[in-house]
Amino acid sequence: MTTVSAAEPTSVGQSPDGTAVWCSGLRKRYRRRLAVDGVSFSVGRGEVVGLLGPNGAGKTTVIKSLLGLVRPDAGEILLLGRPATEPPARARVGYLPELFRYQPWLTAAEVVALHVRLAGIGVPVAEQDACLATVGLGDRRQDRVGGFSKGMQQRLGLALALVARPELVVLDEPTSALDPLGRADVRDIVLELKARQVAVLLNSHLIGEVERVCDRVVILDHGKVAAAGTLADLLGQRELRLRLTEVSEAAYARLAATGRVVRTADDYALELPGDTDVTAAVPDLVTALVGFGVRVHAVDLGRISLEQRLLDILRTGNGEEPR
Ligand SMILES: Nc1ncnc2c1ncn2[C@@H]1O[C@H](COP(=O)(O)OP(=O)(O)OP(=O)(O)O)[C@@H](O)[C@H]1O
Repeated sequence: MTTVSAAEPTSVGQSPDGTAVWCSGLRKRYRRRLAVDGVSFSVGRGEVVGLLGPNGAGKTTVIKSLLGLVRPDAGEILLLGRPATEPPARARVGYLPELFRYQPWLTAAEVVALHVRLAGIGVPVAEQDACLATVGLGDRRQDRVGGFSKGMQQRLGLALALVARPELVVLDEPTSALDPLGRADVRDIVLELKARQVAVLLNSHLIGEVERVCDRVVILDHGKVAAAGTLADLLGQRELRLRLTEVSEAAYARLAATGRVVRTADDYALELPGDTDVTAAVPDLVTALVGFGVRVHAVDLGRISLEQRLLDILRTGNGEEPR
């Protein structure tokens, strides 16, 4: 398994104060199927953590266990520093479920007001309206939910997750029904939550979305944590992509001395070792190549994508070393 950050739990005794989510040894069996098998991870205050994994990996079961919607067979959970079973801990958690449906006979504003009342927290109507505006439903607040599209209902669900001033927001596939603009809105909302030190646990199949907003990811596979860490941990290896012509044998040897070379016609992808000082290595390499008479058409320094890394982990079970 990939190195897990120091904040990862091994026992309740190590729970850092004020961690938004802390769980250890979560296990859940549905009849003969072990859906979650010893999952431990944490989400710090103000941290955005992505939960990734293939269909059936156990992501929703983990989320529901955290929120008390599924009773785990084993494991310990703290939400905002308190046992998850205590109502005050859950009152500060906003949740957008994967499958959402709201009272079709109520208006959006009435659904929000009802939610606020049930949460037992006083949120002024102006703040409730501002929340509907944040999710793009400002001008639909007096419309009945029964006439809402699926994406509009998901936006309403997001408003409900945000309105009761949560300290932790759990979003299960928050953009599954949203158009590209809606997805961008959710990204902005998540970043805004992070700026306000609100912790976010995000379950999404949209890897680009996770890559853009998450500080850390936890990858589940067959109910276990297959890898976890910061994006830098998981994607640490740099890749240098070059388009070159007139590459002599000596020039090729210079490339190979810098990193493992994968060549496709005139495109050369160089996997740079983790300790490479790229600020020196890249210009040095280009100067050397030009010295060998190589024509350099393009140079692009990037990281292996999270998508590629996720596929590597899931296909090979290799969480140890980035590709
Ligand atoms: N209520 C249930 N009864 C029986 N089995 C269940 C139940 N809920 C989930 N499972 C099983 O538990 C496993 C994990 O399901 P879960 O929904 O947690 O996965 P997931 O990672 O969220 O998947 P997806 O990405 O498809 O939403 C699956 O094998 C699923 O069939």
